[in-house]
Amino acid sequence: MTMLRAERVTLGYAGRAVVHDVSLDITAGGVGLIGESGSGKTTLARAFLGLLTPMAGNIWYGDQTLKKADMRKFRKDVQPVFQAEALDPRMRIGASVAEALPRAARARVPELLEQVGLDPGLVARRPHQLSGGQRQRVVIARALAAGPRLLILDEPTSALDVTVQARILDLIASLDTERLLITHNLAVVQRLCRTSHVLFAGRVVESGPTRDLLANPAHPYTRALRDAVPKLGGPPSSGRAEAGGPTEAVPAEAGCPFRLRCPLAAPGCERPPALRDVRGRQVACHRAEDVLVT
Ligand SMILES: Nc1ncnc2c1ncn2[C@@H]1O[C@H](COP(=O)(O)OP(=O)(O)OP(=O)(O)O)[C@@H](O)[C@H]1O
Repeated sequence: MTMLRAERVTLGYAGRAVVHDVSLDITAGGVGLIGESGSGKTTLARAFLGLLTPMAGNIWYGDQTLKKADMRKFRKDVQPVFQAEALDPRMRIGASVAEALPRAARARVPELLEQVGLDPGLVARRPHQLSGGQRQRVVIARALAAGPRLLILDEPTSALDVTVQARILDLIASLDTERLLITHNLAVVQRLCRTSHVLFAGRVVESGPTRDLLANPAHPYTRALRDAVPKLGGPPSSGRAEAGGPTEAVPAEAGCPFRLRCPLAAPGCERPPALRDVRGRQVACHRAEDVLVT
């Protein structure tokens, strides 16, 4: 059974929706949420963590909605891994990890530090006395303290340099927990997520096996994201959508939210596209078949 599921969820702040009618399951093998800044990834993650109540729709935790669930059990099962900057700068590492453990289990601090590849001798240090990679390991150790079944990781490596990033990704891959991973970095989802969902302007525009999405995108926006990854010595992409630019929330009745940036936009794109099955994935694009062959 899927542990956590969003069912037709609309989310927003002060009555203004920024995520619209999103349904997705957190399935085994890692789930990636990809999209540019402002597309609604963190907002969706906050709803999955029970920190934001949906304006419409439900988050299901097993067979109960989060509104009705046993939140003590939920908080143990589902843990966030945010960026290392969130660590309290005044707290020693040992205390910081101990705080996340039940009182009776505080002797487990060295074991948790070892599990994330840190020398237990670092307990007396404060965050500024560690490297960025070490700090991120502390954040992961804190998240693991409760013995979670699912980690929700929001850009866990974006502040780190590439070699340190790779080692943190190895660590995350080695953990025996399910994961929802939020990133704009396609190499990261490729490594850690069997399934991915691409968000644009608060809507899912493509969902499916990560490998298929990246090898052969069916939405022009997924293709733009994929083509924006620099390839050393590769030819520049041309005649295709740019990955960057603003993603204002667009009302559904205004048609496809991507059409103003889409090189394949046609008169029919003024109709809002629904998600539909196209070759093993779900795509919200009237011209998905054309994207697949061009
Ligand atoms: N606390 C808030 N109050 C009001 N609006 C917010 C708040 N947090 C986010 N938003 C808005 O919601 C939209 C989605 O933001 P969100 O942080 O979910 O995007 P994101 O995809 O995670 O972006 P990034 O990659 O930059 O973190 C944006 O338009 C943002 O301005």
